[in-house]
Amino acid sequence: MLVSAAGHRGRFAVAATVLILLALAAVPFGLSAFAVATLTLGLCYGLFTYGLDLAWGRAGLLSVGHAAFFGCGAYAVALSEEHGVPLALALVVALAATTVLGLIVVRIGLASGIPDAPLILLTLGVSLLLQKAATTLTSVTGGTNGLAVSTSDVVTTYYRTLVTVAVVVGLCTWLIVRSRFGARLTAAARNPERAAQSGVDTVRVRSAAFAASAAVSTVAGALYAPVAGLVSPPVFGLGLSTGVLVWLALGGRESTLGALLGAGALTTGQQILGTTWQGWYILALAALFVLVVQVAPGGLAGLVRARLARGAPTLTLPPAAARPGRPGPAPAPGAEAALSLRGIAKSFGPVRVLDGVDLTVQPGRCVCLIGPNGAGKSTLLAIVAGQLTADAGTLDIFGRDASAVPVHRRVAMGLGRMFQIPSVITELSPADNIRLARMEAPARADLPEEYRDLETDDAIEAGTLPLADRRRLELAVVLAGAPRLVLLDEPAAGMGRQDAWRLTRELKQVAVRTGCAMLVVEHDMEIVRELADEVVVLDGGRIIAHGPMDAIVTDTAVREAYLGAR
Ligand SMILES: Nc1ncnc2c1ncn2[C@@H]1O[C@H](COP(=O)(O)OP(=O)(O)OP(=O)(O)O)[C@@H](O)[C@H]1O
Repeated sequence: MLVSAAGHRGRFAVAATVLILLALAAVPFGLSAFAVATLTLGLCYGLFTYGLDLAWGRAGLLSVGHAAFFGCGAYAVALSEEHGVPLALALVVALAATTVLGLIVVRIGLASGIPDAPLILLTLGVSLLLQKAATTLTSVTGGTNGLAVSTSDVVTTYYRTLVTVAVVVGLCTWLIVRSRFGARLTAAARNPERAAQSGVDTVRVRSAAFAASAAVSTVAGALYAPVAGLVSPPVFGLGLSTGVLVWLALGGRESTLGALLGAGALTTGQQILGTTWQGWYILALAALFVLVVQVAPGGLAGLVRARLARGAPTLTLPPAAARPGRPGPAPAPGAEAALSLRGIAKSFGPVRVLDGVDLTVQPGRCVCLIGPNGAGKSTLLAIVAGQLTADAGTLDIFGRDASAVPVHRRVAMGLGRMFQIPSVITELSPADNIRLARMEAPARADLPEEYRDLETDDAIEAGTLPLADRRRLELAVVLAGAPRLVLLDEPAAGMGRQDAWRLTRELKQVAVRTGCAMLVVEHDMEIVRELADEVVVLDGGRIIAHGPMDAIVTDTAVREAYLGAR
């Protein structure tokens, strides 16, 4: 069941899809052979564009060498015909190979944590490598001349085969995109940091989407071979890889119809105008591309969506399965610590940032971490969250060793996190943000009364909220993840005095009602005084004082280090 917020948009998409399918089914009865052949080619490219959309549109992974996968499909058909290999076997091998290749490429691309550049270079490198191989392995591939593929029934029965395959592939991926996997992918592509902090294995879901994208592109390539009649090295080339990017940008990402329309319209234009206009056609295409990127970055589909959306969020998600509500965990006497750090050390190159930090946060307690700039507070928080790994020391969360546990799994251990700049998925509604967090939560947590309005707020995008409301939403998202320990990095940063105080009071109430432990990095001493059960002072990577606020402010070492007093 889908959430109703974008119901009219969903109904429009279904109606438009049905109309297009009916039009496609009627095509062979009314059009000339040339027109049917053009549409057949457009459908192949449309499927290829749809494949790329799974990577670039849905998973946010830009590939400039997707022709590598398309070319493998085309060559599988050509090689099976040339060397007498059963077509089914050649296709299965090609699909398996491109899926694995896609997985390897995306895993390496994402490993560095640097966005875009590694994957762009890798995909480009792989496509050029395959083009080179196709050119030089003449005895197998026919070299630059390529291999001929029989085209006997392309204009008659092949069109129907293509429509059927395109519909099946489109339907399968449509179902996947609307599943829980699709919701995770949405979160991972739009805000990997928040998604991971909500329990989503972002690398895994994005890798799976990229591999699926490679497989769909391979299918498109296999369907293309008989339409083209010749498979040669340019099928792996940069021209096709960039062409499909243009089709997708024009049609609009994250839209099945956009991908098909972009590729279909431009292929038709190419077939009809390209031969007569030649260079002018390419120039007109480039101008159109620049215009669309500048005026309508969402492409044609984005324009339609914007007209239909009327302020509603761009996506809807399946509601989380109901799980039993979890009462706030009252700290049992003698219960294990929510957080226990022993001897944590961290260096960046020669700079020792943390030097043997011991720190304990008991269940239900709020510990404020203070210290001068550069003391290592954020570094310590990042180590607890799992973003950084300590060079030495132990880290236990509720009695379990978490040193080697990745960020998303720490959520299941009871960890939640608020960032210095509120981190929510800005393109989704507040309600969708909360649904996403609930999907991965280890238990169902009912939000405190004053946050319940957000659970049903599907009318706006979270990105349009003012800072204080975005912070409130982030807190609701964190609480929906049923945390037992929350990390907060300067939660009131950038807020006006009134909003900062309101948030501080809310945090205090949340701690009391849910029994959540908190580790808060904060500079504002009034907020620290209001929130902290204990204060820990870090200076030069070492803890120099630990105790109640009143004791801390009179501590000589603290005054010297932190307040600069003598
Ligand atoms: N990724 C990094 N690479 C190199 N040095 C870093 C890195 N991250 C932090 N540092 C350095 O580590 C030291 C501690 O930084 P950190 O941000 O943890 O301090 P902080 O106590 O949070 O400071 P502030 O209160 O100003 O945020 C600083 O000298 C900083 O320049």
